[in-house]
Amino acid sequence: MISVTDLVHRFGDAVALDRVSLTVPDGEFLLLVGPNGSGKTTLVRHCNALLEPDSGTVTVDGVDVTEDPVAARTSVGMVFQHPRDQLVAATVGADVAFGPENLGLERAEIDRRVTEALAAVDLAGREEARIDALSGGQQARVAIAGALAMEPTHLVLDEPFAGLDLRARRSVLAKLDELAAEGTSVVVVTHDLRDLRERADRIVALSEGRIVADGDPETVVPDLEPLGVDAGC
Ligand SMILES: Nc1ncnc2c1ncn2[C@@H]1O[C@H](COP(=O)(O)OP(=O)(O)OP(=O)(O)O)[C@@H](O)[C@H]1O
Repeated sequence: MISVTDLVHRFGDAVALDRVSLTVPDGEFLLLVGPNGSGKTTLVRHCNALLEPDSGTVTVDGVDVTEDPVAARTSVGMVFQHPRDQLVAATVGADVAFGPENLGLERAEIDRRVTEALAAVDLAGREEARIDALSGGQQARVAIAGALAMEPTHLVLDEPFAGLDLRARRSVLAKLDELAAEGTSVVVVTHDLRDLRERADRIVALSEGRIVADGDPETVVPDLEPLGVDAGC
């Protein structure tokens, strides 16, 4: 479970998160929406202890992320908004293997994870491809595969579908469905609710650093349009 309690984050005088509280149970498929600058990225970065709260707490499976950031980064897989920044190796296979190698897993297990993760992003068999020779959308898929290969307990994806073609999008969505059904909590930050709202358990909307809507998609979708969120109706 990811638990955010009264989280405040300021950038200088600007309040990016204003006493946000949110609990994400295991196995929940949650969409985090809201206009540009509403605080979505700031909130999810706290789940990985990449930012320090001005006040409030974030715990993952009961552990305060600021006290044990390494544990937080192991149990919360993160796909960032600019996936190129997340890629570390020269080839696709080496990049996806990087995280599992750091977990100290055996080679056979690393290879299994790489194979499965690449299949999930529709890049099966592309281990030898050079990262630099990939398109932006393909690089985004490698970043998603890298997070999947960690087999984290929680998965947070910040705008993961930007630049993905329909086939890759469907493949990744199928994987996210499977993971949520198996008990992984899945948080997707998105501006595009198409084919997401029907599979989500819950939608949380932020505006100006505050949660302004929170509930099942049917209840929340009518509230989204006035916030400037395209609900894809
Ligand atoms: N490094 C930073 N320095 C100063 N201000 C920042 C920084 N990062 C974010 N902000 C500000 O914090 C607020 C929330 O930004 P955040 O990136 O969390 O929004 P968002 O909802 O993810 O937006 P988007 O939909 O555009 O990705 C914005 O007002 C933004 O300008």
